Amino acid sequence: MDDNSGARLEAHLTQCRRRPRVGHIQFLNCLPIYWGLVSSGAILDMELVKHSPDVLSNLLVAGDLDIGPISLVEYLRNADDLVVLPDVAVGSDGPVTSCNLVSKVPFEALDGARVALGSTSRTTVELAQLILREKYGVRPDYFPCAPDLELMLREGDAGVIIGDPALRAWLYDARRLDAHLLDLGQAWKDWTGLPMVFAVWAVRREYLERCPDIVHEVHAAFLRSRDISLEHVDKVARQVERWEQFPAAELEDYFTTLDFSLGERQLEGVREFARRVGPQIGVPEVPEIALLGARV
Ligand SMILES: C=C(O[C@@H]1C=C(C(=O)O)C=C[C@H]1O)C(=O)O
Repeated sequence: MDDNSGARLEAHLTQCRRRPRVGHIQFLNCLPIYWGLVSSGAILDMELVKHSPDVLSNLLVAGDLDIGPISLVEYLRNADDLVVLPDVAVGSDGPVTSCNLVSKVPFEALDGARVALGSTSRTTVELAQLILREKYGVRPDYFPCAPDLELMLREGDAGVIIGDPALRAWLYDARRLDAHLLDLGQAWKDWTGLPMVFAVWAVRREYLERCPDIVHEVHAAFLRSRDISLEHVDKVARQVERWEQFPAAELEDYFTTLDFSLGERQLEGVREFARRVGPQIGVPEVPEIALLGARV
């Protein structure tokens, strides 16, 4: 025992006695990462804060959450203060179905047109601007907007929308409104050949230093939960169908289309996105991605 170990133990007992404050995105896309927390009991060891991804990103950056999902663009802007939990993310390796550009006119015709940027997104809105500029050669006039497709298309010619309303647009609304739809996960894959990561799970560096055991416990609980949910994805879809506006078959497709992993290929996608989007988001250098190490 060195001189400080007593003080360290004391600090651990006082500072790590409260449950970690953990974010939970209020979209169906995250359900498979959280559903299994109930059956494993891990849910009782967290103080879950449910909100839209823009709000959760701000809370984590401000230190009002300890661990949680953060929109990739906000992670890139704040990488110095955060450590990423490996092998868990919300992304896609091809279509994502719930990160969409929906337009009344062909995408090539959007030069100078008004395009709404949904307020809940920090990453998809940047990806859409990148793709419209670099792939379609157009520079629209962008404006912020509530994430409501009908409002977006009333106030503008197109809109960028994520989460449940975007899934609804992909399944029903775009066809009903006779609109063009660009799946931005697929567009990224076509352009770069890489998976797209929309949000990562991260811990504040200072919290990790204070309470490393809790961080590893939460990380393991997420991985276990995600695996349990995907193993029982038909059951998850049927349970969700009771409360949501989507049929179980569509939900099952959605949950198995999303890519919840964060391995080497996904990290390559993250770095490529950072390289291409960096100048646009005020991050000129690709930041070093600190990953939570394995327990030894
Ligand atoms: C797949 C999705 O990924 C998301 C997209 C985000 C963004 O664009 O900032 C943030 C979190 C995720 O919810 C989705 O919203 O459906």
